[in-house]
Amino acid sequence: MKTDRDYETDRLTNCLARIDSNLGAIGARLSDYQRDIQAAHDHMWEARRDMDHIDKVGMRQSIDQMMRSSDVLRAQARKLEKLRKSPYFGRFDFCRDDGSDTAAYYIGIHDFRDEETQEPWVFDWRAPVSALFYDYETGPAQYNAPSGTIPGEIHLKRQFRIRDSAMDFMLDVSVNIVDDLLQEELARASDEGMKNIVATIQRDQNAIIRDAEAHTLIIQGVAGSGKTSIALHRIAFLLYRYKDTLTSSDILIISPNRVFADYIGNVLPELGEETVPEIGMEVLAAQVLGNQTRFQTFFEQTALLLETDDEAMKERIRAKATPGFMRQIEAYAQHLEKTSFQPEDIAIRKRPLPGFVFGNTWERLKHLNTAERIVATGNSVIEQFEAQYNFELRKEERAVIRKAARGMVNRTTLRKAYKEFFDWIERPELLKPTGGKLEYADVFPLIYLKMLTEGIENPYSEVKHLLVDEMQDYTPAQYAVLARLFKCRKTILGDATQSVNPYSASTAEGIETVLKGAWRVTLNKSYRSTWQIMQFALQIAPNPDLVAMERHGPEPDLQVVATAGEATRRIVDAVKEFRASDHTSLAVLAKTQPQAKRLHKQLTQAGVKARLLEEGSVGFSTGIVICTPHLAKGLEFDCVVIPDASASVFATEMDRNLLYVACTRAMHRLSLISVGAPSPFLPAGQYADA
Ligand SMILES: Nc1ncnc2c1ncn2[C@@H]1O[C@H](COP(=O)(O)OP(=O)(O)OP(=O)(O)O)[C@@H](O)[C@H]1O
Repeated sequence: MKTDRDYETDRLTNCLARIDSNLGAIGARLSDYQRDIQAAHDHMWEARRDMDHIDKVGMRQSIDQMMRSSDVLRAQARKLEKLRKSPYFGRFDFCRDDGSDTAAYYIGIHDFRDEETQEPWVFDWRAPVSALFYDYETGPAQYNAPSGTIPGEIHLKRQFRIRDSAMDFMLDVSVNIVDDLLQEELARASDEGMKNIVATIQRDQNAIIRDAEAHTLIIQGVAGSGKTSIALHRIAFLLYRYKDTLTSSDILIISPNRVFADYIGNVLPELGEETVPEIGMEVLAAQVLGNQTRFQTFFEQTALLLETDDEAMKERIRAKATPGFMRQIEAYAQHLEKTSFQPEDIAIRKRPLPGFVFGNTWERLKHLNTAERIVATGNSVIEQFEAQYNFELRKEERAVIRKAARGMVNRTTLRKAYKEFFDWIERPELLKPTGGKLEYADVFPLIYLKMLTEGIENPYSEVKHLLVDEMQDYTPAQYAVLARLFKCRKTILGDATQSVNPYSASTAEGIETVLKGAWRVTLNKSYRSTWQIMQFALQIAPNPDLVAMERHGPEPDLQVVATAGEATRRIVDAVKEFRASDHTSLAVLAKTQPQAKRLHKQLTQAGVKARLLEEGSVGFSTGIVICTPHLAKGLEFDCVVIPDASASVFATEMDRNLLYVACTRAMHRLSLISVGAPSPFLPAGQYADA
């Protein structure tokens, strides 16, 4: 008798055969197109003297059309090649309440419908019906189809792992088994970049991925809760749902650095979508300011905070990160607006042109940026004057009016206005006089002031969906600027406890006050780290709501040593242990960049080949890396070593956050070394003394 396994093996074989046959048909059509395109080119060349312009245009259009069709076919072939390796990962049998027969739905990364028979072999995981797979176990279930809600019952739910066209295993699903699969996924060693999670998306995650209602969605999620993964799957979902109006180039990701951008760059192509454009806040600021203003970067600001315990600097950053500060900028902009124009009476051809005509016109054209507004005011006053006296002005008379309008504008430079703002609020000490280079904390308030007073050319008006990761690191002023630049839909995600600069950190609630009408969701389950690592990290930054994944591994170990030399030897031991394991990535996370640099030198001398990540580094890689928690934010590694977790290194609240971020980068193994007494933030315990 045929077992379920036999049935599924046969189906897989048949499905692969159909994919091959469809690939063959596409190949044949592509060859036909190629031949026809070549023939058309040859014909155009041979008959070039006999063809008139219209013939040539017609011929070129037909060649272009064939090339476009070939591109579509090639994209289809790429999808099928991908499906060939692993056509589906799940199945459910659903019987609709309307009495139709039970149908088996197989879920994979893409749809696959046989060209010849039109039989649907695989449903895309983003199709409306596929939501059933993620949202229900067996029993009553319903999904939202374009035609309305479809109720019914799921009779069977099955998971597969198909690799290289062969079935590794299949499992009929009960709640626990889903967990088993998830456990297996999470226990794997890290990959070259972030991986897709389509086969094991959890219910609460699915709700966020498939949400198409929220204009602005804020995801507050604990470390390792899958925020970044979900945000990328959400993009893939939106690209599928709105395929006629949304393409990957309509989306923009604001990410913390190039290494992170590269790390997440895999996911969308793995899901069969194009990579999405990505920029950092600094690039965005430079573009909006027209590359004319030099400023400190966020990384430099954080580094300086760590290296110099400068109270005045902290106060400057803190004051500019409040919603109140933004209100002050808005009030100041209004004040500037009121005094921006001094109307005067003039006369043209002995006829009076009163100042209020200029004043009212200037007021009416508020929506334009300053340069446009000056020109438009002059032009409009000319029109009004001509209409009133019913004659046309001469060229030089028009020039007089334009010049007068220009002269009535109270001009000041943006930088000067920004400087005077601090006098106006009677806090001149909040602006540090630096030789032309602005502090990072001033960059977005300055842009905001520019937007409110001069207006800007918006380079991002075409973006249709904005994704902001690591939301906790951006201030209300940054959100105010983003809100004005991006009127489109937004997905904003982060974790308030992972701020690398507590003096300018934002919470989801704080962001909501700037991005009005946003929806907020919270994710409390953490997937990345083992239970033991998470419990350890929770003692550094307690969070009673965090639910750790029940995946067990070795306890984090903290070794207390007496000298820096001994610490280096322990790191070398950890590296040896890593090399002997089947883990693929290890990060040594020093608190500051100079410490990381020194360590890199010491480890190189000790024969350890490691990559040092710095502010401008590009490209994520596995193997051994040395960097800071700031740069490691958002990334994950099989093993993490914290080379000096002593009280002298991790002492302040800012350090506590960094230590938490560092520990929560570890998936399987966490080792800490302390030169002297361990940081008070670490769990008290029996530590191995040197
Ligand atoms: N449903 C899931 N199935 C399999 N793996 C998952 C799932 N959800 C999350 N993960 C894994 O958990 C890890 C953490 O995910 P991700 O980096 O997206 O979390 P995050 O919330 O952005 O983390 P952090 O804020 O700490 O940087 C990744 O390895 C991801 O693949």
